[in-house]
Amino acid sequence: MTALGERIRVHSVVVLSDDWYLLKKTTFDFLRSDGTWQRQSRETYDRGNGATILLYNRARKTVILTRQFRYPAYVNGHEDLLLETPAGLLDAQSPEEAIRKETAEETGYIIHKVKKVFEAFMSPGSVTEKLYFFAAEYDSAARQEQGGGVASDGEDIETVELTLDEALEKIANGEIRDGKTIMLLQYAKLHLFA
Ligand SMILES: Nc1nc2c(ncn2[C@@H]2O[C@H](COP(=O)(O)OP(=O)(O)O[C@H]3O[C@H](CO)[C@@H](O)[C@H](O)[C@@H]3O)[C@@H](O)[C@H]2O)c(=O)[nH]1
Ligand SMILES: [Mg+2]
Repeated sequence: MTALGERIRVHSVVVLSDDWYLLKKTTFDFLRSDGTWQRQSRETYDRGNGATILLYNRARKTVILTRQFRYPAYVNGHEDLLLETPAGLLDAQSPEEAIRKETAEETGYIIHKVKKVFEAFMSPGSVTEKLYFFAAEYDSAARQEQGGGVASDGEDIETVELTLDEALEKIANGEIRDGKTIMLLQYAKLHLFA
């Protein structure tokens, strides 16, 4: 089988928008599985990579989520704040460094030992981002900062503690509609609280 890189010949790259993040349109020829070359154009939205984490307490069977306003979800019909696992973009940090910093910023919990559980492309047809998923145990003594996010960046983040069963019920009834959060809660049900 031909290496994938040999099946792609980039023809042109046009930057459509370079404001907060980067939107490009790339035209390329792709070698189809039947041996013919086909010209295609694809837009890619590049906001870098990100990390997210499930904070869980095994003894109490609880998890920590955040609640915040997400304009893209609101404009697509979600008329409520979004319940999510803490998450952030990596910027120049490693995934582990980034998730510790985001967790402190968003929830106030200071965590040290994190376990990487998987990596995933969350919207591979259009968004380049790869998300790194972690889990870490917390207890109430780990909440050493206020959390809430960076107000000057527009963040206004509430921290919510739920039992795993309450969180799973919110997936079923539609109150939790964020992909990364659903993935981590199901991971917890399968592997952390089994
Ligand atoms: N001015 C401006 N600010 C923006 C824009 N888009 C995002 N921001 C701000 O940029 C910051 C990004 O915050 P992070 O905590 O680093 O990222 P995140 O938005 O929580 O992203 C996480 O969740 C996403 C949604 O699930 C994930 O896609 C991503 O990987 C990451 O895990 C936030 O303050 C947000 O308000 C924009 O277009 N303009
Ligand atoms: Mg965030």
